[in-house]
Amino acid sequence: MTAPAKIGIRAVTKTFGALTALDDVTLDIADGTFLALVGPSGSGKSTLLDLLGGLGTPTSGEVLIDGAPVTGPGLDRGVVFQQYALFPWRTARANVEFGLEGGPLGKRERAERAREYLDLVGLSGFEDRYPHELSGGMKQRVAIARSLVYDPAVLLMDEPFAALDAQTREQLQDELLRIWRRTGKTVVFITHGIDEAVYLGQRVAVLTSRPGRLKAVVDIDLGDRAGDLRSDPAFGRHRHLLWELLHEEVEKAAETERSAVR
Ligand SMILES: Nc1ncnc2c1ncn2[C@@H]1O[C@H](COP(=O)(O)OP(=O)(O)OP(=O)(O)O)[C@@H](O)[C@H]1O
Repeated sequence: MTAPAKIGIRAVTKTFGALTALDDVTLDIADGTFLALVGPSGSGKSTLLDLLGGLGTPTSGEVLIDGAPVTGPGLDRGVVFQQYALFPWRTARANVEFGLEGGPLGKRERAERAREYLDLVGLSGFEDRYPHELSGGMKQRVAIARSLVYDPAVLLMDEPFAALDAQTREQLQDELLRIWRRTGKTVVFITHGIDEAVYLGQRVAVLTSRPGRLKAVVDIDLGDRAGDLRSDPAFGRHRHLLWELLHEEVEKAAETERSAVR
């Protein structure tokens, strides 16, 4: 018998009143995969991530983790949003420790663990800073450390680097890849950036414009990923394929809007 997929999305439909946000989405995500999720605005990306996080329930179909239905949020899944959502009155270390409170670890062990994860995201020496004393990139590193500290098998990320400048974004992309390789977690990463999807994803899932259906899943094969990946011809080919898939959807969404005002 083969092991169940780490994440199983089975015929998932989600409606909000008369609006269908997701329509019959089925996708298996194998353990340890880095999956990037792209789609036009309003295609249901965040809705899907919420369902994976247990923050919402499908109208029909089901979401499985290790073959068991998701019934709510859990420590097996860490979530990182675009906005840092840090507690302003807590230091970086105390923000990271938050994820451990109520768990089995004592105070000293929690502090030690928090320090270890701040180190993992490159923030050694900044443990006692408050959020207002940190740059945007540093705040997002704290948010990532906070979601990793309780060692979830799955990391759900909703445009986590969208608010950052290009240089910081590229730096954090590399750090995330390093952490992913080191920890072997299953990552689902929403982005609007085709380059970001190709750079990070082993696979890229493309949603259609509303209602969100699964249009394609593109496997990204960039060889040994050495050197300046973004200027590699294989990078360009993947990028172009995704651009075409998305462009069709954006055009379709615009046409629907035009006919709605006619
Ligand atoms: N709680 C809600 N109540 C009503 N409608 C909702 C709710 N959440 C999402 N929607 C609608 O569902 C659709 C999908 O929204 P969602 O935020 O998942 O899309 P998205 O692909 O993440 O968009 P974006 O790229 O703009 O963030 C949208 O039309 C949105 O207005």
